Amino acid sequence: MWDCPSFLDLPERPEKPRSCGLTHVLDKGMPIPILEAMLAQSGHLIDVLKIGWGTAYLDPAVKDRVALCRSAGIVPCLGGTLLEICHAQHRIDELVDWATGVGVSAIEVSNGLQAISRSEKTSLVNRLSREFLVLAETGAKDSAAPVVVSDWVSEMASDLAAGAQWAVVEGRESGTVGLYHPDGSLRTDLVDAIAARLPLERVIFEAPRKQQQVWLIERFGANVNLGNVPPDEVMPLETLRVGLRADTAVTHRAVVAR
Ligand SMILES: O=C(O)[C@H](CS(=O)(=O)O)OP(=O)(O)O
Repeated sequence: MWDCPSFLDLPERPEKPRSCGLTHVLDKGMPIPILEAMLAQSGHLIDVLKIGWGTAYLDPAVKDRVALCRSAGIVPCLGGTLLEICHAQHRIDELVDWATGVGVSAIEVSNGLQAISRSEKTSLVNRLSREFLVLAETGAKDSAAPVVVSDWVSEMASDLAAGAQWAVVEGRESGTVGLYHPDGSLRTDLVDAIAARLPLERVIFEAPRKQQQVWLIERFGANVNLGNVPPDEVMPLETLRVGLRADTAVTHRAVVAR
């Protein structure tokens, strides 16, 4: 166990397992030795590891990937696209059996491809949350899809009511859709509406880019839940959360501006 120094005055971060301040990582199928090394160094900073898209389905090492996460106290989660394809092909029962067999404990229920109705999504969340932790994502993967703030917030609220543990705000790996304008800047009206209507400890904002992480940390503090964090950005993100990087050092009063 890492014995972190404690002589600096920094914002408090809860220990894992924690109910806020989550770091959710997007794993695109990194080689197992790299995952092992990454978890040895920064596993204590990671709460959820999403095995992105359908990579889990193709990965001969998926059981090892899942087992490594579990032994590091990290929730291994299947990507939402896999769930959406299983739904389209009427293979949800098969997905459940297979996910249980490989030891996955969480499934993302998303509608990025926009082929699932609201009522079908609610039923999926309801059903899957009896056996898995469900991360229910709102938002389309198509940047041309309109973002209607009131619809987003009500979909997120109904996903939580249907049994989702967390409501995930779509930002993709790119950080250019859903929560973000095509230039990567935030849709602040959406953020404001989410903050006004939903419990923030149950919301994960996908924030793959540094500037997006900074914006959300400055708006909500060190313990905002952030998702789709690239694996090699876990430690840098933690420095942003606690003000050990120039971008947030003044906000967190790690240095007092003159
Ligand atoms: O929805 C997501 O955030 C991810 C990554 S991306 O949107 O496809 O870039 O997809 P998922 O299928 O949930 O892994």
